[in-house]
Amino acid sequence: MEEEVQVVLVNEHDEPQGTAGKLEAHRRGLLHRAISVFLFDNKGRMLLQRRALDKYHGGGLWSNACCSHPLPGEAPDAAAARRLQEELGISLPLRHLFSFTYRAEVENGLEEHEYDHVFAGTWEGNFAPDPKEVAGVRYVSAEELEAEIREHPERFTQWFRMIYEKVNRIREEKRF
Ligand SMILES: C=C(C)CCOP(=O)(O)OP(=O)(O)O
Ligand SMILES: [Mg+2]
Ligand SMILES: [Mn+2]
Repeated sequence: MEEEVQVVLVNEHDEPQGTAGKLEAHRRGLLHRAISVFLFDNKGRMLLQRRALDKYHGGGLWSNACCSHPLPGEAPDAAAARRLQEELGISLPLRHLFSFTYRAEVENGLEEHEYDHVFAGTWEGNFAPDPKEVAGVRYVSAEELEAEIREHPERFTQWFRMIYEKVNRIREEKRF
């Protein structure tokens, strides 16, 4: 199992309400702060990350480029930059797209209940993935992704399925 880190508990306005151990927050379904990063190549294909098989939940599932939780006192954009480096070995400018709150039962008796800050960026370079976090990465076109999610939704994380269409729409509108 992974070493215990603290997550930031928040209210529905993302105002900090204290901290809790990462596993405790997910066992008890406590609302906490999170970050999700979406990356694209220059052709507009979206990067997918396959989560390492022994992650505390969602092991082996495909998801957006990088997800995690800000540490106490750490700004969401700083957490996004830190985890891109830790999970994928990359560093790049990000833009904040939107934030949303969701609740989802995951596995191992755990529950995601997050105030999630969603970021996006463009990346064309190599990756140095941490095998403890990442089982693989690949780029997919919007059409390929749509077809794959239609045929095999169980291969993807729940939060990713909730927001990937909105992220693709914003990317097209803002042309980044
Ligand atoms: C932010 C979301 C949507 C889920 C948490 O991400 P992870 O489960 O990958 O968190 P870390 O273990 O990487 O911190
Ligand atoms: Mg992660
Ligand atoms: Mn979480």
